[in-house]
Amino acid sequence: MSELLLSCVSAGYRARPVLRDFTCGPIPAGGLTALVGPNAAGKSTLLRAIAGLVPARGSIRFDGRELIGLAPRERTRLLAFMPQALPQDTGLTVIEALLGAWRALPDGAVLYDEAALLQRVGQILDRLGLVELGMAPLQSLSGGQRQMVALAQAIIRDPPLLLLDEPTSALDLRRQFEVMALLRDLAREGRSVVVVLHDLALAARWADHLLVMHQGQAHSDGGAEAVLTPVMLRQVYGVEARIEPASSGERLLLIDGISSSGR
Ligand SMILES: Nc1ncnc2c1ncn2[C@@H]1O[C@H](COP(=O)(O)OP(=O)(O)OP(=O)(O)O)[C@@H](O)[C@H]1O
Repeated sequence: MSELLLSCVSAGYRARPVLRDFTCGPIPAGGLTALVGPNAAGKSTLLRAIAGLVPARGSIRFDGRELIGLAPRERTRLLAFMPQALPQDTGLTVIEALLGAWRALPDGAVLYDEAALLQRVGQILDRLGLVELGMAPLQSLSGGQRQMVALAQAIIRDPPLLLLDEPTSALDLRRQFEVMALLRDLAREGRSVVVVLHDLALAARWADHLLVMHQGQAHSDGGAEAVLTPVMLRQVYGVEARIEPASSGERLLLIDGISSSGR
């Protein structure tokens, strides 16, 4: 198992640098890390930089390998990225979309024969509670169902590093719980799972580690207790907030108002 190490990472888009010398503490292996922060903080850009989808400089190391400049074929073996955008209306069924995601692996076709591949698709549909939707065309699915298919596409190849951009944003409460439990299980099994979340209560409940981004930089990182503080919420989110213990032992985030300072 290997940590994800980010050091002096600069990345962005043509005329818009977003990350400038971004450095943070090690992102633990075998753990669920929540990447949080306000809109436009650079969370998606950071995930895309790790996934090799935007040009980056600096150092991004995982599993003893430098990811910047790594051949796409090698990178595809190490990681999967689930974007915010949901699968398009391509006319494919759910099963076909999963087979397509598998075949995106450079040598996907030779790693499994067709029967083994269909078995793997069946396992994933089962694990995500999607079996009944296997033959459904993507365009007939609800937003939440399509988000589950996007998650299935990301995990079908089972790489050691999973990068998931807001995987629960379209899900109902039960599905959110199920997906976060699944992601934590995947992490417990040894994978490194990095998830962009806006819901700080969800992050506090499930993540082993939080990384707070603000204006293209790492603001703080660590366990929920250390990171989710009124000071951070004021500085980063611009709100006055309290964190109260709930009877279950979890933390409740209570927003009192907009801060006159910070952000
Ligand atoms: N394709 C793009 N081209 C140019 N600028 C972009 C592009 N995508 C994002 N940006 C800009 O990069 C900055 C960071 O965006 P990013 O999507 O990484 O933030 P985020 O923290 O994921 O935000 P959100 O929580 O709103 O999804 C923003 O100012 C955004 O306008």
